[in-house]
Amino acid sequence: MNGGKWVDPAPFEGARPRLPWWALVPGKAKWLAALVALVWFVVLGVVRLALVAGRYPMAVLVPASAAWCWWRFGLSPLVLALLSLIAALLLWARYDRASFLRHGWYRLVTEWRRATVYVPRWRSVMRLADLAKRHRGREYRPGLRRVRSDGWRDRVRVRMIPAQSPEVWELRREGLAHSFHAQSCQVRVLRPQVIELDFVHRDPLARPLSVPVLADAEVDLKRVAVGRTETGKPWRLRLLGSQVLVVGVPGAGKGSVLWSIVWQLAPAIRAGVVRLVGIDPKGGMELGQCPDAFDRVVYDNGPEAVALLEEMAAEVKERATRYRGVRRLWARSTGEPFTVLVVDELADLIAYQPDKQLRERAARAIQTITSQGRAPGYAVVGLVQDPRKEVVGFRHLFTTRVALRLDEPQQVDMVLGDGVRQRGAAAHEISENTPGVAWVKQDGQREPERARAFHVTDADLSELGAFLADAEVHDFPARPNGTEGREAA
Ligand SMILES: Nc1ncnc2c1ncn2[C@@H]1O[C@H](COP(=O)(O)OP(=O)(O)OP(=O)(O)O)[C@@H](O)[C@H]1O
Repeated sequence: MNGGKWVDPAPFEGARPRLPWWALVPGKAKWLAALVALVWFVVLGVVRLALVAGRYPMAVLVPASAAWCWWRFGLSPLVLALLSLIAALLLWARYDRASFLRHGWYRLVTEWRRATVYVPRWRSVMRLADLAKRHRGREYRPGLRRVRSDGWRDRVRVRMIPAQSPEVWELRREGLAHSFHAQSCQVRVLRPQVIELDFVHRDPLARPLSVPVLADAEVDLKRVAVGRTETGKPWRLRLLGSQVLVVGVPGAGKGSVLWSIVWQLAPAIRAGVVRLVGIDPKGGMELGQCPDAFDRVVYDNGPEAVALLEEMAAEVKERATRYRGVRRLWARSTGEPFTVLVVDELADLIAYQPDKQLRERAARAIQTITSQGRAPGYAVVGLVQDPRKEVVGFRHLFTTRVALRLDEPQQVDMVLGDGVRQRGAAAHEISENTPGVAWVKQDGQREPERARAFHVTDADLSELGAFLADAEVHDFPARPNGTEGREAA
């Protein structure tokens, strides 16, 4: 009371004592409830132990086996066993380094990083980054799931809390990278409510890759190795049965993807199995660097280029008619060369060409070749700087899409398709210092791949020119007047 007026007492702020549920059960039933609770805790403890053993198999199994060995056989056999184990590991690392790293060393690194980096900091980072939420006195915290270390990056799987979206994580990538001592963090959506965070510690594609030795060898047109992926495997492009679109801002390294393809095709070009036809609207700045590789090449975006495209489209139709009912896909046994049409700046032909008629004829011919060329053995490798809709309006006809460095996130969607950026393909974040690095998406393959093309230098191009100087010549059946063609010497 205050001067005759009632004042509400301050709310009670002490923590209420929390008794276990079985203590509240009345009478003797309490002892039965206590027994049930005890069994429950034992089961929970066993499950937790099994989870720890599953998450840290090396750290649990090796000491447990050592302890058992000591108890069963004594100290000397244990020392002998450990020395044999070390010797076996050394031999493994010496003779099969890749499998040793993958199945041995990286497992150990995974357990170490999980135990020393992610588990201890997870709760506080989630709270400080505002990724954990409180509701009705209960804390909802994103769950730390599987961790996998590849040496250069850690993949951390996370179960998001209800009502959380991957965009919330996208916004906090920088902070998360700093908190877990990584250079960068990428967010990939795996399935509803589950994302994977890629904490990158060093970029395995930071150093340029030199081209392999040029030698006569069988070329597999379904798996042409044009560089290396970030996992250390060869980056293989499918040419037979596929059409390739390469997009990147100026200086992104489109030339290196193009010349890596030509470099790897060189033995087949020399053997006459593959024929290259090129259009370079930049007046030969790109394709003119190694004209010996091409059976025919036009350095223009005018009538000659369009005539060449229409000629090829007619060839595609003619070959397709002949193959109909006989074969479903080009094979070497046909005796006809597999043809690769390289168009250096596709937009110059189908978007920037001022003559509307020429523009439309070029677009029609390219669409015919890309949509019907698969079976009769025609592949288009189109390079383009600008991924706007005029250019990639028919991007669905290109079954392999390569996004080199791009300016904006929307451009990544335009090139690789919707949803691919959410799965990690951040082509707009590729550094200017790593030309030739790209995100690649092949139709039918869910996950995009990050890779770097070989660096093909001027000296390499001279070597390529010398290698192909005596290449076999394949003439078109008919050549219209005025087409600027060039035959390999
Ligand atoms: N894979 C690579 N590795 C290392 N350096 C590369 C690679 N690709 C390209 N470069 C270097 O990057 C620079 C630009 O490359 P390139 O000319 O191929 O880019 P581009 O995308 O074709 O540019 P533009 O559209 O202007 O023709 C060159 O100096 C080249 O040496």
